[in-house]
Amino acid sequence: MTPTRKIPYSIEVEQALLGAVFVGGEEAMLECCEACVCSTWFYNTRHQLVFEAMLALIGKGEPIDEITVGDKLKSTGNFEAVGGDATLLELSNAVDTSSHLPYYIESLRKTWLRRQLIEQGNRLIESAYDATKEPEESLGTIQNAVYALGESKAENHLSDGHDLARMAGMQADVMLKRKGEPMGLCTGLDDFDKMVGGLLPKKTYIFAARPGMGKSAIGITIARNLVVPRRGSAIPAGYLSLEMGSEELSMRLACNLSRVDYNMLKEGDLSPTKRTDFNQALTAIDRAPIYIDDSSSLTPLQVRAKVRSMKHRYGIKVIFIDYLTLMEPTDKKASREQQVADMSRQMKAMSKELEIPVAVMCQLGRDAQGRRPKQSDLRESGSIEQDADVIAFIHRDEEAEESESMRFGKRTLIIEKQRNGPVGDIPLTFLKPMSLFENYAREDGPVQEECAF
Ligand SMILES: Nc1ncnc2c1ncn2[C@@H]1O[C@H](COP(=O)(O)OP(=O)(O)OP(=O)(O)O)[C@@H](O)[C@H]1O
Repeated sequence: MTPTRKIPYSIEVEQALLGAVFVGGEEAMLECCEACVCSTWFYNTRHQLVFEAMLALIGKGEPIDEITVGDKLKSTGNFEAVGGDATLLELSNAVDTSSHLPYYIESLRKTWLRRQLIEQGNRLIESAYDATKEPEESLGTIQNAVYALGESKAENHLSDGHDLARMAGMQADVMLKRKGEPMGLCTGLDDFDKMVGGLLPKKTYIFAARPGMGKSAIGITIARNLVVPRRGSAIPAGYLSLEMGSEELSMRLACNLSRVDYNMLKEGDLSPTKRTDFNQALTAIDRAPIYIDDSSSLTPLQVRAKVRSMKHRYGIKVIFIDYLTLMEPTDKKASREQQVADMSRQMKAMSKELEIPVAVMCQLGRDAQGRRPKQSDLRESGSIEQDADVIAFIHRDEEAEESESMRFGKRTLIIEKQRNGPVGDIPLTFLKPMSLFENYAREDGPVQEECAF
């Protein structure tokens, strides 16, 4: 028989912490705030109420002592519930000094964390038994909850002048050493890398376009440039393709890398040189650190769980999501705007959590047709505009539309938003049957025919 186990908590530590705040007053309470102590960390409900009263007082800059805390509890109708003056007296006499407060805080956090782990463990067991739930959904939810628990230890985010000077100095050293080379991962699209500085960790990049403008192609091109670079070492990349299956994607990748026209391949009309190029591309892809997941219906939480696992298993340094609104909404009853806002927020949170750049493809509605797109075209949710660090529209202007051929088109990458740099237009060449974007040949010269190696 399993022995009955005691829920982890310590009334003595809770009393000592509250007692230390009574002794140390505002200063001690500020120390609690800095360590992100919340009332839910307390097991005892009375202690929760007392701590909430203390929080309310410090929030208004008012002093903290037995009288003020008692008055606050009376004003919220909780004075009797905590046990009145007797409890406040007991708490204020619990310790003589506030000097051990950091110890009480850490001890309180640990017992709270144990209770949370037990709760999440129980939830996991419950949802594993629940046949109405997809096990992946339960796993994603629990993974995120457990990750959030890991974040509960307050980190020091405060920097003084000394820290700031050191940080700016270090960044300047790196920039000077790079001699104008982008700080982030090079996409291979030179003007984009110059304007945006490549893809940086913890940043979200939106590539948005109307249907058929080349969203997937730009994702494939950048991913390919990273995993099979022209120079330097390969950068492991993840690709979540909610739209296209991995078979189609593998062919696009091979055509992109070998510069083989897919239509010629389909017609069985490939020169021996091109056949060799294609085979070489297959060899390069075979060794490339690219990880594609083509699950088609994932919620934002499941996306995060998958990408987290890609990072842990394969060490990916960047993730591509093709495309945002194909995700399954977490809350099916919420408005579309709220659903998309949740997707966008989760992608931003993921870039911060995993410390990698997140490149998100985004579909624009038909009403953006026939004109230059603008930020408000990301209308399904204003939060995409807000959350993204860089927003780039893939646009085909009127002139380009007229000169477009079956194989070849000109596109403008409109950098519409950049938090830390200029905005502007970047011309690109789109080689359609190769799913390939490249730097625009300004001289209108012939399309380069050689492959990437
Ligand atoms: N084999 C091919 N030959 C010629 N053009 C092609 C070929 N394959 C794709 N295209 C063109 O490339 C464009 C599609 O590229 P891509 O799939 O990258 O765009 P997208 O914006 O992701 O499209 P979607 O709306 O399907 O998400 C379309 O204009 C399509 O006509």
